Amino acid sequence: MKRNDYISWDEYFMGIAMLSAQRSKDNSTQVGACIVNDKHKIVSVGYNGMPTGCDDDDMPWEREGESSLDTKYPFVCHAELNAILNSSFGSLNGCTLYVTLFPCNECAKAIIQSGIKRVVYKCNKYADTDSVKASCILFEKCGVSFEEYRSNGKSIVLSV
Ligand SMILES: O=c1ccn([C@H]2C[C@H](O)[C@@H](COP(=O)(O)O)O2)c(=O)[nH]1
Ligand SMILES: [Zn+2]
Repeated sequence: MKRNDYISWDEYFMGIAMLSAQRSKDNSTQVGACIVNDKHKIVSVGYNGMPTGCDDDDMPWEREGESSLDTKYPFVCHAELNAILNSSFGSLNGCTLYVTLFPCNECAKAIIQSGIKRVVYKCNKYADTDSVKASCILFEKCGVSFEEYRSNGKSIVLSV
């Protein structure tokens, strides 16, 4: 008889996004993303981090500083953009993006242009910002659906 307590597709893909987030060096918000095609195949993953070639130890990770150049914001690559750029499977047309944080407006534009049609997000802690409001406007206008991931509270423990 087959086992019944296997994880669902949504749990699997959001789980991969959450695991990817654990690679992030950001001390305040770790974001992970997982892009999946219509055949339930993972076509890319990503997390927020400094661009390739930048030494993580030489870059600022602060949220505030005397100048914006003393903060992470102008430098860090967002998880969604990394996942889109990391894909080696060609077109992302019709794919679904699982992401641990609701995408900012810059990522929303990249998501739309890549052909991704569905976003499943876990947390929307910046929902009140103009950036996230702009993402919602863009998604609605451009036919990208977005939905909150509904956890059933299951915990998956990995001892690695
Ligand atoms: O769409 C997004 C928005 C943000 N991120 C990353 C960028 C930063 O590394 C953190 C946000 O840091 P805060 O300290 O919470 O401001 O999240 C992303 O990957 N994707
Ligand atoms: Zn972003």
